Amino acid sequence: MIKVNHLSKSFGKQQVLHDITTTITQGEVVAVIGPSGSGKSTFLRCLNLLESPTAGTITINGKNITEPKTNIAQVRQGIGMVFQHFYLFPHMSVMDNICFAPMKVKGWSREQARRKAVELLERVGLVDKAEAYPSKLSGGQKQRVAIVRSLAMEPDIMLFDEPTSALDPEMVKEVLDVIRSLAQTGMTMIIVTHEMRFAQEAANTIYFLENGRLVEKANPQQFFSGPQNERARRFLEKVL
Ligand SMILES: Nc1ncnc2c1ncn2[C@@H]1O[C@H](COP(=O)(O)OP(=O)(O)OP(=O)(O)O)[C@@H](O)[C@H]1O
Repeated sequence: MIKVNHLSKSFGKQQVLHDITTTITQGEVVAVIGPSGSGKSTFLRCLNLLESPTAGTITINGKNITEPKTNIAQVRQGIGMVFQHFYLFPHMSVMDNICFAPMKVKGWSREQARRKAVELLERVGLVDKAEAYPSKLSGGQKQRVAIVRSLAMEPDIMLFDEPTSALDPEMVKEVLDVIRSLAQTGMTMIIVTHEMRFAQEAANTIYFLENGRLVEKANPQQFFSGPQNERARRFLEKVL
């Protein structure tokens, strides 16, 4: 469970997140949507301390990760993150990309890491690409490898920051299908996305951010059939 309590974040004089309080339960899938610059990525990045909150607390499974003495590396081990740009290591094969962190951080043997990698690559339909280098993969394939690389660390929580925004349209579906199937495994996931149909289908909860405020939180059915918030209503009129 993730408890966010009065979270605020400023960059210099610009306050980007304002007093966000919410709880995300185990297995919940949250889609974070809202206009450009509303603070969606910053909110996500605070959850694994890629950005440090200016005020407020974040508690994950009972542990306050915003305390000064927090071991940030340890916190991040339990939280996978997938970015818009895949950030695969270009000089390593798909297999080595996936095995690198489990071997280095978790101390797994090469054999153990490879077994896990093969199992995950099978899940995303890419086992035949295990020895390929990233430059030989399509954008959709790279993103699926990036997802597998995160999953190989066996995280409790997965964060996705616009995972399909850099993809050609025909590759969006293959990546969303992987995320959708992951949602069905009971993984806790927070996804910043511009894919409204996906948010509607895959999420349990929609968060709508406006100017750094969490102005609406609703289940997808309620939200997409008529948001309470006026700004959310106008936003949906434009994007749907
Ligand atoms: N590292 C940073 N330093 C300074 N300002 C930042 C930084 N990161 C984000 N911002 C600013 O914070 C605001 C919110 O940015 P953020 O990327 O969180 O919004 P977003 O809702 O994810 O936007 P988009 O949908 O366009 O990706 C923006 O005004 C942005 O310029």
